[in-house]
Amino acid sequence: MKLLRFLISVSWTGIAAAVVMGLIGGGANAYLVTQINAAVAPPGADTDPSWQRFAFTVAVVIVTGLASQILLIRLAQDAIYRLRAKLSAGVVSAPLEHLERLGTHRLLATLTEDVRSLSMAVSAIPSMCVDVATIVGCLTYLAVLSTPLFAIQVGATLIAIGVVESFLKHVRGIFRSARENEDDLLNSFHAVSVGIKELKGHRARRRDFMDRRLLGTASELRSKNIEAGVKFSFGQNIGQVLQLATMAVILFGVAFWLDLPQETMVGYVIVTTFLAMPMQNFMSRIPDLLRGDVALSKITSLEFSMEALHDEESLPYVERPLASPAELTLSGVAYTYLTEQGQTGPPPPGHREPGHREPGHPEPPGHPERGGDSARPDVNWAAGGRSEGVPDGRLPQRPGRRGPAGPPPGRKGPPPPDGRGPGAPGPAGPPPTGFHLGPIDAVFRPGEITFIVGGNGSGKSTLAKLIAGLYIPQQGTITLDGERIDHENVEWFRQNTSAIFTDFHLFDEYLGFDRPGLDDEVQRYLEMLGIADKVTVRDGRLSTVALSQGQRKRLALVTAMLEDRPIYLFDEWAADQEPQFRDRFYRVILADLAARGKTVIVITHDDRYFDAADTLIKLEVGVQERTAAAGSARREGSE
Ligand SMILES: Nc1ncnc2c1ncn2[C@@H]1O[C@H](COP(=O)(O)OP(=O)(O)OP(=O)(O)O)[C@@H](O)[C@H]1O
Repeated sequence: MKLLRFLISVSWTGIAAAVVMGLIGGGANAYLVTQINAAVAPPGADTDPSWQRFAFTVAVVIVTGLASQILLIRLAQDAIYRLRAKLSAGVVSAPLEHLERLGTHRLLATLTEDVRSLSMAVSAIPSMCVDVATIVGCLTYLAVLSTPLFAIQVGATLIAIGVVESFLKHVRGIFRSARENEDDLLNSFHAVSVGIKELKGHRARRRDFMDRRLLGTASELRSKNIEAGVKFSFGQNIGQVLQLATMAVILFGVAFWLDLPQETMVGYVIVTTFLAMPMQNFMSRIPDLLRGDVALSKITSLEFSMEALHDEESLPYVERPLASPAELTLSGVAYTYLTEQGQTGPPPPGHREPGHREPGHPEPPGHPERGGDSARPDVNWAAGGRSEGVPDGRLPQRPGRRGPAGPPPGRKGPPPPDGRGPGAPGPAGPPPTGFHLGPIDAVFRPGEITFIVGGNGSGKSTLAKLIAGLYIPQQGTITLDGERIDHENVEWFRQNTSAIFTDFHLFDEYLGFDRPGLDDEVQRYLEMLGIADKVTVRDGRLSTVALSQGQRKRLALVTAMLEDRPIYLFDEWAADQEPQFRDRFYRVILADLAARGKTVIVITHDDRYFDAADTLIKLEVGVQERTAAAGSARREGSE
């Protein structure tokens, strides 16, 4: 079972110690049965009851049982902790593009539901181990007591296990399918929390959403869980009936046919009565194990999807000074999104996750790293690239180096560069699967302000993510102060940009700023940005982040200022600011950053302030329409 393999992988010595303890406990339990048997044996039987032995055996049962349980509880909690740590690290280090395709609900379902199910399953294992040891011990005693009774009992138990297992196969399938419903349910819960205003304000929408989406999924989940529970109960009861039938056959048939002595029959009755409790306990824990097994499969497939294809954790990082000043150059940079139709898009429920491995399929099919035929592999900084214009989203690597996930020698690599994006039409590539941006040629200079403008969906934010190093260009190159960005230095490259995206997140604590006087510094910025009366800071922690969107953006700006990086990137930052403050942003804050030698890049629709820029880059449906010198006001100011 995967669960046991998982536990053994955490600490086989711990498991071995717990099993040894459990076995001693089980053996002692069985010995206890012999002692009880001796005490109640009919007069004249060859027995030697002793309360001292009884008390000693009870002590052994208690001590070994406790030791085994404590060992397994520690092991189980350790395993869950490691799993949580590994999963979270996997999410943090997975490429943004991949996480966006997976979707928040899928990640959350695994991080919460699957880890919870697994933790319940793992917590059930300690007592199950003691139960198994007791069952084995009791059966061993039965073998000593009477070989025919042992053979009949074991035969009947095996038949019962076979029957229960045939039911469990169905139950396992139902749990798997129910798990897919949990993804959908979490998606609906997410929609409830973020779309509550839209739901409250529209009665028909709310009813439709509740009935069809949320409650529809919840009721499907309920039906599946009931079906699984009922099937399991049937299996369990049939197993119990078989056991009782066996007992009846032995008591009313076999005992007479074989003329078994009363002493043996008393022993048999005591053993079977003693067995009932661990048997029942064991059976009742099986659904937890099945759910845990399904959860572990989900967790493993998510891990594979993040690890096998994208291990950004392996990106090299050498502590060195940031670029100063920073001149950023994009040459022929292009990027194409893959959609659900693309082979690496997030799969529909029940579909195999990217990187998921089925038994007998050690390598995910369709992954060009491994000679597959997908439209384009998931981007992978860690894999590295080879030459300029590599259409698989990997950056060029330095000679002689290849990332850990790179294609092994002799393996088929991605299709050769053909000057088109991976989604571009043509004989060498698959049909376009999503929005295509580029090629983009631009130079962002220190002390200059560049505005990126264009209609909705023209690719401005996509370009911003490329500039920040969060997406990898599938064609072209990015250089910072003449240094080409590749697998070796992308982690360092990312540290050069302070970006505020439209979907930014505010942490209520200044994480990663270990310097004295931070509170005073923050306080100054809060006052400068006019929010000192709304929020305070103490020991690097903000009093609140529950503010208006414009105020939250100002708080994000505080963080960006504290970062003091050479490149500043704002994605429609001013959109939610009041006119006065918007003016201050374009006329004072940006100019101030430029005056400090920062490379300033601003995505904006505010054409009233286009003159505040030195350069305008205009995008039209992913195509760079023109790059123009702008900012007469700024040029005049600087002359
Ligand atoms: N994660 C994604 N996966 C697939 N397609 C995406 C993704 N993000 C954006 N797109 C698509 O890429 C295109 C460009 O989006 P982008 O957000 O870059 O535009 P934008 O110019 O910033 O738009 P806006 O001005 O509305 O913010 C859109 O058509 C969008 O549907």
